[in-house]
Amino acid sequence: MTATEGTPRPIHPPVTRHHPQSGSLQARPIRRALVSVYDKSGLEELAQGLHAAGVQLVSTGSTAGKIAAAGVPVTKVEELTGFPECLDGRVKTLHPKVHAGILADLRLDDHRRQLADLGVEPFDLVIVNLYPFRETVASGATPDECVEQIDIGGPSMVRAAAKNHPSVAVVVNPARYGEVLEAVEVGGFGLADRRRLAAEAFQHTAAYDTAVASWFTDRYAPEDAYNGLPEFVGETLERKGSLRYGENPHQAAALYTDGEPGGIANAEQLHGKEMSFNNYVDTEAARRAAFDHDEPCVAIIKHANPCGIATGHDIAEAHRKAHACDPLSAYGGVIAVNRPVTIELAEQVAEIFTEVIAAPAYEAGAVEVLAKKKNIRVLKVEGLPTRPGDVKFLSGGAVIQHTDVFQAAGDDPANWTLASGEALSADELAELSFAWRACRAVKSNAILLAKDGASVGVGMGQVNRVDSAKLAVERAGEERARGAYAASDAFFPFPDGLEILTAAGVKAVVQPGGSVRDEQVVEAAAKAGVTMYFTGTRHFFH
Ligand SMILES: NC(=O)c1ncn([C@@H]2O[C@H](COP(=O)(O)O)[C@@H](O)[C@H]2O)c1NC=O
Repeated sequence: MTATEGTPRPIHPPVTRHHPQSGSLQARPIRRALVSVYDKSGLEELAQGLHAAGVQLVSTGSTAGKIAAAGVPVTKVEELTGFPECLDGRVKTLHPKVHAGILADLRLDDHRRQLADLGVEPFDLVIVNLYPFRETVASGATPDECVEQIDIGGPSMVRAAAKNHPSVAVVVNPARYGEVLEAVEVGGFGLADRRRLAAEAFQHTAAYDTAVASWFTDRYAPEDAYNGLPEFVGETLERKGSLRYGENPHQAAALYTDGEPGGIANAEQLHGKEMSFNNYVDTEAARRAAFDHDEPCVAIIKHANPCGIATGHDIAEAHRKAHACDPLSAYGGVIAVNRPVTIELAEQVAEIFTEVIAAPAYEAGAVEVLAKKKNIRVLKVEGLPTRPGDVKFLSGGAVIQHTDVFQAAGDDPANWTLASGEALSADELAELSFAWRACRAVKSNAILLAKDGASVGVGMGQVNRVDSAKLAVERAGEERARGAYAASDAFFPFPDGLEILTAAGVKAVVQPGGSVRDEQVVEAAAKAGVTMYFTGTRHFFH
């Protein structure tokens, strides 16, 4: 098994790529550093390294305590300001002696003169990381506790240092400490590096403030929401890795994460080639399709549309049934399953050329079986998406809607209306219900024929419902279409689409109803002796 072979390639550039003597412009020696960090990992080694390189350290409360405990001389901020840290840490570094030392543009004689007059020494390096606001919210803390974790002094220092990057280097990420220690050895960071560090710092404070603003909007301005859609939507995405290319080879592409755990973007790749842009998009569609069902379910996707969805007593049976829907199209498909992958399923999948398999877990040995195929990408996807809304970007803005989820009112067969024919038995109704849920995974206009808890014919993405119906029937073939359970994602505007299905001999049809010509459609179903239910709910999917 090649555990990390396919993980996206990180593309954060190191900041110290040039030796100051060998081309780095305007390196600034680091003589004095201000260190104030919540996350104290790597702090002792950093402080020791800076001290060894002759850098004076100034620091806040417990950061200073930890540095001193490591045997490194450190000046407490309070000694510098002559003002005690107070109000439970709400005021520590918010003082002109700190901020003038960070903000003085040392390229300017006048700024240097003013510092001298004021008796303020400049800082060359600012190392800060912020109170864990997002983590505190996620822990279920009380509103007061969350508010207390909004860092004020930290972002002020970070933004000040980033603004003043011609004079100051700013570091917000403990992963950069190694580069800091390299830089002090070679005469400091060059201007290009300080600019890059400043960009990283502003990204850090922007993401932080976005999290705070979103939390405040949701919690304290709900009356400004329209049907639960907030007045302000902020999201920051961080590039997680490069992709070979986008939807087509001439399109550059990269993978981004919102920093929250779970979901496809944060899936762990256990084996296989690098994921492509299209692999990610198809895996997202496959995950959505497979997790629409409570029973063990497998969805096989090509170009975001299903070429097979099925449930089974176990996941291997579900896969056999899903694959049988359209074996030709399943070649090179993307598979998602809603249960742990068993050895039996792994052996079946390894027989078929498959681009991706995504599952919440893998039984012992299953990944090794799949890994016999060099190219299959094996993803472990944990956590279901918690996003309450779908965003579609438009030129100049976006449209945002509540995520389409199954409704008790229209998606539970107990609440359907019998529009024509004989009422179905409980087992038959379960078959029709499977068709209805599976149809939601098909791009509109969608018609899906199912039998025995498996799709047998799918008509997807057509610009009229008649063609979708024809496609579903044709793909099912005469024998499988006869007696099948049919679902339509939206109403039949005319009887013609329905008549394609009844002519093929389907046993029952489920559709939302609501067309002005419902009467004609019902009449056509009744004439053909076909049972038809109305759900009252539509599931377009574009
Ligand atoms: N209020 C201030 O003046 C202030 N100055 C720095 N901080 C934060 O205090 C933390 C470090 O404090 P300590 O060294 O006491 O652990 C850092 O996360 C820093 O971002 C502050 N805290 C909150 O705003």
